[in-house]
Amino acid sequence: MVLGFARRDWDHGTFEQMAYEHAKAHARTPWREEVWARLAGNLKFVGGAFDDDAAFDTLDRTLNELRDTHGIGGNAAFYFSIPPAAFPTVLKQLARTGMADNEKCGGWRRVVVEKPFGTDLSSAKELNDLVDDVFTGQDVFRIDHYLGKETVQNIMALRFANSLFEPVWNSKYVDSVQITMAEDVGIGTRAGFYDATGTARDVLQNHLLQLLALVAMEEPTSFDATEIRAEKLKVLRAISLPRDIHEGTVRGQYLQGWVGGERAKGYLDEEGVPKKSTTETYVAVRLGIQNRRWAGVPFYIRAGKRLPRRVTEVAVLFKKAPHLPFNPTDVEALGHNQLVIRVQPDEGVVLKFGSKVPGTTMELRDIAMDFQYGEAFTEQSPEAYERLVLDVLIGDRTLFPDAAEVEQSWQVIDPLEEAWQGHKPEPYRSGEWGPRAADEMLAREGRHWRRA
Ligand SMILES: NC(=O)C1=CN([C@@H]2O[C@H](COP(=O)(O)OP(=O)(O)OC[C@H]3O[C@@H](n4cnc5c(N)ncnc54)[C@H](OP(=O)(O)O)[C@@H]3O)[C@@H](O)[C@H]2O)C=CC1
Ligand SMILES: O=C1O[C@H](COP(=O)(O)O)[C@@H](O)[C@H](O)[C@H]1O
Repeated sequence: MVLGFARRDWDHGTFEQMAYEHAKAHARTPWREEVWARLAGNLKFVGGAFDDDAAFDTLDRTLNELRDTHGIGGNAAFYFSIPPAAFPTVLKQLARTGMADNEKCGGWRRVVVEKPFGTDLSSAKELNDLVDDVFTGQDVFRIDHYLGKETVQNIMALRFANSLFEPVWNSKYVDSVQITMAEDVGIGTRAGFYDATGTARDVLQNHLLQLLALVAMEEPTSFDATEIRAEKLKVLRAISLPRDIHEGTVRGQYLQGWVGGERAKGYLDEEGVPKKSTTETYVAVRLGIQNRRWAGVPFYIRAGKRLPRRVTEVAVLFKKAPHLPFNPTDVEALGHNQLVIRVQPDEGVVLKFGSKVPGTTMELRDIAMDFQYGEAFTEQSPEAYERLVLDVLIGDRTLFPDAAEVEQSWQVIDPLEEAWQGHKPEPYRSGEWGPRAADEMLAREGRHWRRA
């Protein structure tokens, strides 16, 4: 059963029709009406605002009726796909009506909270306290849809199921790590949310620090939620910020330009964005990890909107060979060996290394060994949300960050936000790879961003 709640003027039929059309449009296997028919009639909608007690009483009543008439038991998961500012109000409503009470409802009651979880450390703590007052810890699922992506889960498989990578996965062999999340889209219709949030809070605090944690963590003792969360937390705790935040970070904001052959307006011209907004739509940071494995290895992370194309990847760049017994002119085209985990699109893993160019001379050039999901597997990857919603229903918390991880991630972001206060972001043209200052940041350390 799916029960929707929002202010719009919908009845059960409208909700069901909308669900039908979307399900059909996104079906990845041939559509079967007989399968849909099993769900039809089980989609209900209750209209109302979050501060409307009567509407929540109706929601409670409807849920109880469904439980009693459909024999579905008392189990229900509340999915907060709602503006983050509304979380406290809705939690209070669930507590007031008793809808969050497992015992009273005769089954489990779980809550799924969308990111961003808070806007800084203190609001995240407040929200964690509030959620804990209403739900028990094991019933809280903080969703970060990046963890539901097949390629992100594969980071753990790649590292811990093979003997090939782990021996070189440390500061002795790794020169640096680059994590890129580039989007070609702008902020769409989310000006209200985005302008109050910015790139660092929107994706660095969650998706990108989670990626970093998976790349840098130690092997968990088992594949159990508690063990994995504990290892990720250790990494998040070990993160160090640049000594001078202005030297080691770059914030940008897109100007008008061209992306994918189409004209794109500048951020300040987007509907709903204040004309003098200083919110960033691009961020690049240089982080360190203070432990034996990663001492001295920079983790460069960048994310931005209106970049040339959509790509998310993690690139581990290895140190160059200490000695090359070749003629220097023959090895000019050699870069760092690289292991690139392509999160999306073209999901897969690429290993780049030098090879002899066929011919009579010992000329060397970088080549790529390319594993692509589409070619290697006939099985289809579930959509990230598909996987995560299923995990909520079966009660598996492995792919959900816990309260401590969320709070620790804010401890990384808060000092950055504080240092950025009153500073304008650097402009970059839509369709470019961010501000020039981001290139200069790496150039100062003798490096450059990978062409993602
Ligand atoms: N969009 C994205 O790319 C991503 C979003 N998220 C997170 O997912 C969540 C949802 O995002 P998004 O869909 O963009 O959010 P929206 O702001 O569009 O809100 C989602 C829903 O909440 C309802 N709603 C809003 N205010 C009220 C109210 N006062 N009373 C009752 N219903 C209300 C709206 O319906 P109605 O107007 O009919 O009431 C709407 O259906 C957020 O927490 C966001 O941070 C996470 C990852 C990516
Ligand atoms: O969480 C968010 O993610 C989307 C990008 O998600 P993806 O799965 O397409 O990579 C981003 O556009 C949005 O701003 C952010 O809130």
